[in-house]
Amino acid sequence: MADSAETRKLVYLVTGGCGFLGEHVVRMLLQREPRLYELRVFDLHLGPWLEELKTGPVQVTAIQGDVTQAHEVAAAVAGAHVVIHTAGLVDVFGRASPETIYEVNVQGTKNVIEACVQTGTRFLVYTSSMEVVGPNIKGHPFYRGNEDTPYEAIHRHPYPCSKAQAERLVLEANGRKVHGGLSLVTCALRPTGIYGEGHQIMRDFYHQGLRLGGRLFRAIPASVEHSRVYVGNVAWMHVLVAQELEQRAALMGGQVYFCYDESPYKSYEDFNMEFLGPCGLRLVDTRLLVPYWLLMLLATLNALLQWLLRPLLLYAPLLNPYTLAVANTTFTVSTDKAQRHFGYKPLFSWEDSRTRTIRWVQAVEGSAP
Ligand SMILES: NC(=O)C1=CN([C@@H]2O[C@H](COP(=O)(O)OP(=O)(O)OC[C@H]3O[C@@H](n4cnc5c(N)ncnc54)[C@H](O)[C@@H]3O)[C@@H](O)[C@H]2O)C=CC1
Ligand SMILES: CC(C)[C@@H](O)CC[C@@H](C)[C@H]1CC[C@H]2[C@@H]3[C@H](O)CC4=CC(=O)CC[C@]4(C)[C@H]3CC[C@]12C
Repeated sequence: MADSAETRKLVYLVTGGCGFLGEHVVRMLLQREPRLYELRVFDLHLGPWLEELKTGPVQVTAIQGDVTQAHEVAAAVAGAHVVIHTAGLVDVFGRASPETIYEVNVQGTKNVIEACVQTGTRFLVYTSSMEVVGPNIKGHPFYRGNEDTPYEAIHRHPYPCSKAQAERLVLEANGRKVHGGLSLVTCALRPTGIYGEGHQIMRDFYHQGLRLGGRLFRAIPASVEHSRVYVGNVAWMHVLVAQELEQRAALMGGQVYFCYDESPYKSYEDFNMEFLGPCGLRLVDTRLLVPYWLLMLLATLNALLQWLLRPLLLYAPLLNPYTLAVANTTFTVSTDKAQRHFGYKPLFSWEDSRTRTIRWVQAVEGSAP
């Protein structure tokens, strides 16, 4: 579409716009939403890279704010046509308290919904998570499941519980009258494990491997498969949903969609090696030496250490009882609901996603942990 002033009339707000996914959503909007007049980037921690975005035709407004503060959210939402709500506390490592996780992920989402209702913003896209579904506390596998697959979604950990509560709030808000008398249209996207440029956990694995002499130790059998999705395709799905939500409100309103692409089903560790292997690391199979019961013991000791050290320092290793359980439970998605409902097709092929991620990890090498 031609870039002309009269086409540029929409105001978007991206909460968490400086996060791993949020930054990709911000950049994708600037590249793929020709109607954009103003892009508001709302985050607790603003990134310096935002400055470089202010030279283009779109007004980029950086807003340092906290989603737990209703008045800050309302001020940021007022006048926006679309809100893409990615802000959240993604913590499965015990860094934040359950109360804080709830405050950000649930109360923060309530604040976004109420701000839309009070100010008259009609379209809300929420970044939910596969974790809303599973793996559940019983360790049941979710094998090539879709949005309609029956599954006992029971959780205890604060993170999946908070994401499930927030998603439910967003879906229940669909159809509420907003200021001005029109209806709120909401939907929730459920990414599986996101990877790509900026993924902190991938960076942590890479630095761990460098510290261990170029080796990473396999903890999980290769047979335990996970779905993973490239961050660029997750960002693209967010943008496409936001663009289609008005025209297809009756079909898409109140719906959930898994985020998916052509990334192969592999164990979490084997998938990471698609990027870490070409960067010089190798995965050593130590499961004969370290049986699963010993891994459980180590994970439990990590949790105990974290609790004992908390008054002195934050000890938050990758291995804890929850991460081990999730890593050790198959969770794969096979669906085309997003394509059927709003014509989604991945923007990045598996080969392109892999190449981009490898290049990023190689660039990380120069950045000390
Ligand atoms: N990383 C993953 O594999 C997956 C992530 N998700 C969801 O995607 C969303 C984004 O996740 P990531 O980009 O991975 O995490 P991230 O931690 O990189 O980004 C989250 C952003 O939210 C901001 N934020 C946190 N608390 C805030 C508050 N109180 N007020 C305002 N901003 C706040 C952070 O500063 C950060 O920039 C989250 O909602 C997460 O639950 C869903 C599935 C998978
Ligand atoms: C130490 C080993 C057992 C190692 O294999 C642990 C890997 C572990 C850190 C990851 C395995 C599965 C990941 C989670 C999964 O991708 C689902 C997620 C969805 C989200 O919404 C946020 C991230 C995460 C919880 C993700 C976190 C890292 C893992 C637990």
